[in-house]
Amino acid sequence: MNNNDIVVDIQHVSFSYDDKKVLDDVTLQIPKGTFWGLVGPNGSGKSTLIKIILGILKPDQGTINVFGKPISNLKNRHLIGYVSQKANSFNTAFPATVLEVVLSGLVSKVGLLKRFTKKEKELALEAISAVGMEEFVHRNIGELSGGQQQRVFIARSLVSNPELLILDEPTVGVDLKNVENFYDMLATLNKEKGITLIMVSHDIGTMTNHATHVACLNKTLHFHGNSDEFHHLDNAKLSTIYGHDIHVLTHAHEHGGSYV
Ligand SMILES: Nc1ncnc2c1ncn2[C@@H]1O[C@H](COP(=O)(O)OP(=O)(O)OP(=O)(O)O)[C@@H](O)[C@H]1O
Repeated sequence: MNNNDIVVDIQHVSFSYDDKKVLDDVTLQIPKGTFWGLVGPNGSGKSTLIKIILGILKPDQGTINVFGKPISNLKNRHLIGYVSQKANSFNTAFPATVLEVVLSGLVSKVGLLKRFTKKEKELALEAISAVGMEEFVHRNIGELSGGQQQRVFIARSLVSNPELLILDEPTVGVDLKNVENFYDMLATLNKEKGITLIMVSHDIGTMTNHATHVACLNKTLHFHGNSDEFHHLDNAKLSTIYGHDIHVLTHAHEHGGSYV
């Protein structure tokens, strides 16, 4: 594979908080246009790895390149969109409309004091429509459900045209019946806009039915590969990774599996 096709290149990364090692020799390459589900039990280092990719934390050992460069040297930060799990814990009285929240994603590009142009408003409306929230453009963000708010935050990160979108547990607070729609929307962004996606999730079953690839972390990387390979892992291997029994629930989906 050509090096230009690798969006995130993680090589032998280790990281400790004080003397507690939480990532040990993690090596993973994320090719352009793939949708990765990053799964693993509580406390397995998923969020820490995301923070390292984003440059919020520095690895003790190893290297990370994003778009071919160490993140500290990456000038085009707007190529990376990030939506954290806390994005949906919104105060219901927050006085901003969906359009205003999405436009605020352009602030780092246009500056706080500049007024938004017609073109920028068009970009915001396009991002809002990409996440299926057209009918809520002028609604107050605080009046929306958790899942709808997450869509708005994704639109906010899409407005600067990222090529890599990183989502940390975005379905927390999204009701079950909307989770499938939410994943479908992400899969469409991945396929139609070619955005490379990395998504942390606890929900292995739904995640691995929609992502193209899966990375299974528990301090070390226990598995990485495409979703079909993941579905062929046996329960014993998954239970070793998770440290407890993982049961496969039958599920009406083509891959037929949900894990709890
Ligand atoms: N700032 C911190 N200081 C010290 N220890 C931390 C800090 N942040 C996380 N940890 C510890 O590092 C380990 C990995 O945490 P991390 O948040 O990366 O895991 P995670 O897989 O994202 O967990 P979860 O699925 O529960 O969100 C955990 O044991 C956690 O308690």
